[in-house]
Amino acid sequence: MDLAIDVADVTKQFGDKKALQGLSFQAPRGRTLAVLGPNGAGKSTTVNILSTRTPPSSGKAQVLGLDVVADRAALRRKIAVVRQDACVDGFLNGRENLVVAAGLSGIPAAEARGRADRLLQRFDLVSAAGRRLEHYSGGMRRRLDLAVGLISQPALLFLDEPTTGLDPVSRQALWEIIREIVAQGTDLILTTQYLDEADALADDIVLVADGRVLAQGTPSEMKALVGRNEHVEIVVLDASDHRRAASILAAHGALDVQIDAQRARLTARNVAGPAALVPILTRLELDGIDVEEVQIRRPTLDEAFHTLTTGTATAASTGPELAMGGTR
Ligand SMILES: Nc1ncnc2c1ncn2[C@@H]1O[C@H](COP(=O)(O)OP(=O)(O)OP(=O)(O)O)[C@@H](O)[C@H]1O
Repeated sequence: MDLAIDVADVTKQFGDKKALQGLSFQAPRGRTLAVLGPNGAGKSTTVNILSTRTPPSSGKAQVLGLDVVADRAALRRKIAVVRQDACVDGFLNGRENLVVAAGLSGIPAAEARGRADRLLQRFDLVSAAGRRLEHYSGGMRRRLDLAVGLISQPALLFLDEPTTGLDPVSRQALWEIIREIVAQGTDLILTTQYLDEADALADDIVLVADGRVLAQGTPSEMKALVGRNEHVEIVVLDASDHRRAASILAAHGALDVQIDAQRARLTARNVAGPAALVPILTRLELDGIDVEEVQIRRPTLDEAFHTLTTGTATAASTGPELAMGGTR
């Protein structure tokens, strides 16, 4: 299979800190991959290694069939990176930034100007092209970052947290642009802290925490994986029963059992669907605890992500390792 990314047991050590602890995953060409994880998970380090900015401490990483260490120069000509610490210069105007970036990629001046104009058009930046970047809004700046990334017409583009810090409207607008870039044939690897962003943009997700892959799969596989962690809410009739009820929930595998004593309400997560409630409710009844209300709901995407990355037992040790869609 034609792989865009092939990472095998990669580690990265910064002094005492192991930023990556044996990372392995693959991504086929022609699909968008999201590397999803919380702050400090190792996403930027992964992008820095794959884009040849920094070598791995051990392990092997190939991008577009080229080794990130042995074939560094050849690989650099095929990829581009849009980083969180933008690649543009605030003292230059929009057009100048694009032309300078083109020059750095070895594109002749006349061709550079043509490409810059086409990208300004495409990213709706023509009227701002002569303005210095300090006068750009956050959304305009991100669009220019993307344009700079595309000036060398890379086969594969890395986007490191493309929408962090943007307001919801600019975020949606940037998603549209990113989808368009993909539609025009550029392979894309993006990092993000947001499951909804990975869901909106990616064909495949690699969930990373603490320098390791916790789970991988298509967005729907990932949602199915987290979807089993349903949240349950039980209101008992007599508030003095809440402690006994809480221990029954815990004994049936519920996690994070919380008691709101005033309202005689218990909440917990990790209940495997409505069927799992039957033995819980039976036990409560046998123990003489009257239940007034029961509710069960699927976690929101954010809650699910939180569960996977913090309550890592669910995914790292007991959860099934999903095969990435189309890679194996
Ligand atoms: N140059 C460095 N020197 C020392 N530690 C580093 C260095 N770069 C990264 N780290 C550490 O390695 C870990 C992974 O960092 P990394 O920036 O890759 O995470 P991230 O997932 O991109 O996080 P964020 O979303 O905050 O950017 C963190 O604990 C970070 O503090």
